Amino acid sequence: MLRISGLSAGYHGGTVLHDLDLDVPEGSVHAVVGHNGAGKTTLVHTVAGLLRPATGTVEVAGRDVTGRPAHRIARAGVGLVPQGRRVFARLTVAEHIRLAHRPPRAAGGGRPWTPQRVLDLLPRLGERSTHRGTDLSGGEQQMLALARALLGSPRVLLLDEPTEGLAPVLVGQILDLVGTLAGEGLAVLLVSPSPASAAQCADTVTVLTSGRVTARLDGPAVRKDPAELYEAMALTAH
Ligand SMILES: Nc1ncnc2c1ncn2[C@@H]1O[C@H](COP(=O)(O)OP(=O)(O)OP(=O)(O)O)[C@@H](O)[C@H]1O
Repeated sequence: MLRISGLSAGYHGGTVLHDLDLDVPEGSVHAVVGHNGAGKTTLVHTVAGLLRPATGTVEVAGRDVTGRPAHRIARAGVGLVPQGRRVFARLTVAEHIRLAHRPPRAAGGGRPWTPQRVLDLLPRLGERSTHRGTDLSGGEQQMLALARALLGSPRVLLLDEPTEGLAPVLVGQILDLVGTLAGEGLAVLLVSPSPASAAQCADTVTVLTSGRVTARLDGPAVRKDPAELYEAMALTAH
């Protein structure tokens, strides 16, 4: 569903991502783990069209979207949950949901995400519908950011450090949700500095080091024995 080939990208003529290949099939979670500054957000922003790649291609459902502006890539079926959630401080939960809801594309993409379907998945948001962004807990803000992305009925979901700063119990809930969404057919690309988070929900785990892929591991094998992943990350620690 998402295919990234030979992708290089950076800032001001410098290169951060080097020749990266990565696939995310429909109904699966691909986690990219790496230390701070490894290039995880750069990867997510390049896929989402917020940054133009220097080389390589990004395909969504077989369609080449390389270098397209962010709104076109969103329309092609890519939803972004940005690092730090970025919910609006003064808008209520209900207002966020109303603004984010977009009619689904005519063809493909499965059952559309209506506000009701999102609230069925995230009932906490229904209980908080009159609360403003600033009055939500970190976990609730993360759920709202997720809801906002889902309301565009994406086929590919990009999650930038979705468990950052959350209590362990909430981390588990968010990662369970990620698994549920993959079960609904979404292709999920999750980036995180946490090997534990990656191991919990990923079908495939890629280790990114200074913008290069340095290991690729099978998620279920990592869940059984995370030693190889920890070793891959420790070996590449800088
Ligand atoms: N807007 C920018 N302009 C210039 N350099 C940038 C910009 N954004 C990121 N960088 C640089 O690109 C490199 C990768 O940053 P990026 O944010 O992609 O890493 P990351 O893996 O997401 O890190 P973190 O886990 O800290 O969020 C870093 O060296 C960073 O300083």
